Amino acid sequence: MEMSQQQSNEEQGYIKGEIVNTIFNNEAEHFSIVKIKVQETNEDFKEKEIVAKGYFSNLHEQTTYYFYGEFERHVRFGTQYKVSSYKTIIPDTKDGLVAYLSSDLFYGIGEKTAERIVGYLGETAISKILNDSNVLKDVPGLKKETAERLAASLKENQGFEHVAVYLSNYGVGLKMAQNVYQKYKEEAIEILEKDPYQYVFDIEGFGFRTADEIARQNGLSLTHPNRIGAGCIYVLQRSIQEGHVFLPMDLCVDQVMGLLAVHPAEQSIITDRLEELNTEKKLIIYEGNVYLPTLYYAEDGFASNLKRIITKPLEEETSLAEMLKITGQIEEAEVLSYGKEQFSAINQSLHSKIMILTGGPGTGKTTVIKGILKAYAAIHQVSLDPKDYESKSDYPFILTAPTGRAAKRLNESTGLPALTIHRLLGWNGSNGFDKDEQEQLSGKILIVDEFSMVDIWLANSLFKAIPDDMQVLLVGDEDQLPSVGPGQVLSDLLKSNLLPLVSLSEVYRQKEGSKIIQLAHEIKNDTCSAGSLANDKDFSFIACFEHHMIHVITSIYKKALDKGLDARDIQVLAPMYRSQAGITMINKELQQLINPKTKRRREIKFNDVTYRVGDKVIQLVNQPEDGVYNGDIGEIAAIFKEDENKENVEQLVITFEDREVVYVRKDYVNFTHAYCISIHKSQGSEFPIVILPVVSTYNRMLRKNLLYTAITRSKESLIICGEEQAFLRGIQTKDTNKRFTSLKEQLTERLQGISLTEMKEPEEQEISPYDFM
Ligand SMILES: Nc1ncnc2c1ncn2[C@@H]1O[C@H](COP(=O)(O)OP(=O)(O)OP(=O)(O)O)[C@@H](O)[C@H]1O
Repeated sequence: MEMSQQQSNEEQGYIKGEIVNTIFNNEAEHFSIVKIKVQETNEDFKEKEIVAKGYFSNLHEQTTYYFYGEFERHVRFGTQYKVSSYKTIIPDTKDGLVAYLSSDLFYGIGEKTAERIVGYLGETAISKILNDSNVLKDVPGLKKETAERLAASLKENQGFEHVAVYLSNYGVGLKMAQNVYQKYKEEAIEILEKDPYQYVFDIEGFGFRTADEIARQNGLSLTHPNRIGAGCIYVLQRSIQEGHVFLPMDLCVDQVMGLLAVHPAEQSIITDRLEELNTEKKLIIYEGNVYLPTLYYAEDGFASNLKRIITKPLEEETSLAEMLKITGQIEEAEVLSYGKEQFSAINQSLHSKIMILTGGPGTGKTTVIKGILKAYAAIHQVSLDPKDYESKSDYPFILTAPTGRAAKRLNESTGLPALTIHRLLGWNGSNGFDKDEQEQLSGKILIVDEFSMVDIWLANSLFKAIPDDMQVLLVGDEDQLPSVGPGQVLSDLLKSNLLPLVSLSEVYRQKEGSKIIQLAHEIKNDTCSAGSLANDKDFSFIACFEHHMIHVITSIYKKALDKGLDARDIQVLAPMYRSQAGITMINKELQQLINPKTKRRREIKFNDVTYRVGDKVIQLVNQPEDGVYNGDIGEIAAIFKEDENKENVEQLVITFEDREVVYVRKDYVNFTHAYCISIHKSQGSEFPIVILPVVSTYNRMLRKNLLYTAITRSKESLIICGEEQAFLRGIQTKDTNKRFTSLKEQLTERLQGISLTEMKEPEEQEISPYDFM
């Protein structure tokens, strides 16, 4: 497999040549474009010079390389050589070697030192040093540090090229080779030959099929334990994307058999290997279900922390009479009268260690949260104003939500500080959270909004950090989409029927004449029909087919802008990226309408998408070090060219609500256009005006909880455009994608016999708050 120094790879096309100069270099991505003086080639190419481009590490001018690759015709730049791997040619003459060692590849070595090294070690100096760097010790007058640095740089340069050439034989490109080399350094090839599957788990984006192909070529048998083991783990990892916490044994075995094309007669190879992996603690088999350890322990940890908190009783109880008096005073101050469910929610949450509050839009969840906070403050005679506390840790109220926008909304509606869960727990990247079982949160009452979006990992991290004596209120809408990450924590808690629960069903906002809320509740209660789609003050349905969708959406936008509405208040939500009426297409057209190309506005191209200053964009991943989170929406504020900043790299600046974040090219994948965003990404956010395209080509995406989530994002106005039948079919289609989770069972097992749902409610309605006023 391995190729000797200076030998070209016969099957691959190559150009041997010296680098004349560098035309372009992006350091962050290790991407360069260079001009080469051709010395030799097996390609059909007669010119003396060629421009080559590729992902290089440490390429140097005046150095000769073998470049392996293929020609590419560029409309503007003509013929270029697209390099897929390369290696330095180490000179084999004394003069050549001296020039090579004294080049700027090796820091601190001048011509004189190079001459001494070559004089002492001869023409094979490089391979001698690579073999054993101790040979440098005897070179007269060579400082120890210089010798060490030389050996290390040689190893690094040679090492990377070696790995790149090796991987290119399997069609793995230079960019991936960089990732591999960064992770394993000189051990890369050894690991690959021993167990290529390790790459799949350690290196993001390294495909299972590629590893399998390498294994095959290295002679690993189809039933090799590494292959079967990797197949098992890979299948479990893949299942996380569908939200599963485990896979039932049979299904897991079936999927591994499918992936590895193992004959059903040999099924026992898989079941045996699963048992072994269980013994090695690489996965966990519990009651016939197969888990990745992180997920098993997340469920286990969440359940045991929940038990720990809920079984520690409240220090003092407030009498019903006292509660009625206090809520009566709040009602008077707020000029409203709590409904029966609302009063029950306030009363019960203040009498429970952990309680769940659910309800659709406009049922008064926020009103109740405010009531709880005020009632708590009145009962305990504490201030709600953070300024009245000497230190942050004395403040008794913690308000949090899984996304930045949801936290901001909670802050705006209550007037109190609210943080994302990540920020509350002090996310510090790969090391996890600052707050945990050792250093818990300080406060008396914790309110978590939008709890349906919290996955089992985050729920576990949050509950670890909750001290025994804290009261917890989990607020959510169970009809919305489940969390993007694994698990369905809210729905499992509700199914377990173990925790005190108040469901708000009476709609208050509808009384103010909102068709949006009415529609949401009709969908929730399965009573929505064609008649429900009649136009109203805040709602319209525009019938159109897929091929007219773009035109319809842009017309709505134009009209809105003509009326003087702010484009930022309008949000298009769609279920999928592809299709004529998909997110990608809608974004492209809306960008052209709202933020068109002009001479003065800078733009760059990335993966075939043009980003322009002024574009509306959405963050796709959590980037806690910069304070931006998945789902945050911002605007491109500036684009800087390489020579315009001291880092010498292209930079793109996005302004989010309260901060500016600088991105370099390798991070551009972390955002995308946001004129239209996916319904999944819109969870936890609200927008004044929502445009919702619904066509039958969205097909299997059209589900009740998806459409319900989309509709409930709109605050003032909702415009659905598309096919009525597709919409009506969608809201009748329940999500049948069952998530495999075992939280309900874990909780039942732990909390059996402990009475937690006991209600302390007024005995019917004979007494009312007014009786106490
Ligand atoms: N008991 C009540 N009497 C009168 N108005 C009420 C009552 N409860 C809630 N409202 C009003 O109904 C509207 C919706 O209430 P609120 O915002 O608390 O609901 P929500 O469930 O948080 O809604 P969403 O999830 O849509 O934000 C508000 O304008 C609120 O003032």
